[in-house]
Amino acid sequence: MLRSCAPRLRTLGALRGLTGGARPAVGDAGPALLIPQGFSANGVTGSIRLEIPSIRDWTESWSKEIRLLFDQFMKKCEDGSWKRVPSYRYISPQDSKPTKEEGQMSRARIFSRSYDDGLGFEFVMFHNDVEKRTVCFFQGGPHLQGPSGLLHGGALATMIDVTGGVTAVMTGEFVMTANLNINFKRPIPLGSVIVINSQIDKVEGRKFFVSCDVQSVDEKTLYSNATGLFISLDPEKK
Ligand SMILES: CCCCCCCCCCCC(=O)SCCNC(=O)CCNC(=O)[C@H](O)C(C)(C)COP(=O)(O)OP(=O)(O)OC[C@H]1O[C@@H](n2cnc3c(N)ncnc32)[C@H](O)[C@@H]1OP(=O)(O)O
Repeated sequence: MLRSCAPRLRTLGALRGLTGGARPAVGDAGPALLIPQGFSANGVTGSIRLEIPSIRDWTESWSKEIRLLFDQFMKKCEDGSWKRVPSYRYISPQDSKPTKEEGQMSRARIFSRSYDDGLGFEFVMFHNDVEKRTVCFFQGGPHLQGPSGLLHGGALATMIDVTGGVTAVMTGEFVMTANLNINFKRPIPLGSVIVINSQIDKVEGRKFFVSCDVQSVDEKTLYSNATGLFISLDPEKK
């Protein structure tokens, strides 16, 4: 299915030097990086648009807590030890042949970036190359409710998947999630800010073994922990 994207998506490796640096000025939508070559997924050719973080992150929806964490880590980016991970928005089927499905597919959005500001997945990630780890600050909006007043487990699973996937992708390989195991230990209040720490424990060939923990900002509550297996696509398998 997605195998044909493997060699082309290796260009993701170029991302590793792209992030960090100062926050764009107010009103700056931020530059965007379109991975140059398209890829095929389910017969649709598209591209992933990666946006250098923009002022979007500073909408009213962000609590003081997540802004503070954002500022702290932007400071850490100044010496190059941490890099801010680019955002990514949507797959554009601009090269696809006209088909009945095209109309629907042209509306494709990356799931974790598909909600209006503040309603869904509000997050920012930073990556440390040396430590091979990623930290994600996540604030789940009101449309991610599960049990009343609490974050839906699937929403958390999405964020664990994305954070773990990014941790592997930042090594320069494009990966797919093969396995995720999550222990949900404590419920997460909807709208609260949580910290997802993800690291690569082991790499075996194309297999990236990643672990994650999900904590409150004060680190007093361990909400969840998880392990994941991410596999880079084999260019030999078409
Ligand atoms: C900057 C931001 C950018 C962007 C950041 C992007 C972040 C992405 C986050 C979201 C990611 C997703 O949602 S991904 C969508 C959900 N996932 C999927 O749809 C994946 C569906 N599955 C697949 O397409 C395939 O199974 C693959 C690609 C995962 C693997 O297929 P394959 O390439 O043919 O691999 P295969 O030869 O079978 O296996 C290779 C090795 O892995 C092992 N293996 C394979 N599957 C498993 C498994 N489930 N559990 C254990 N082990 C496994 C095999 O035993 C073998 O071990 P050995 O014999 O070598 O020892």
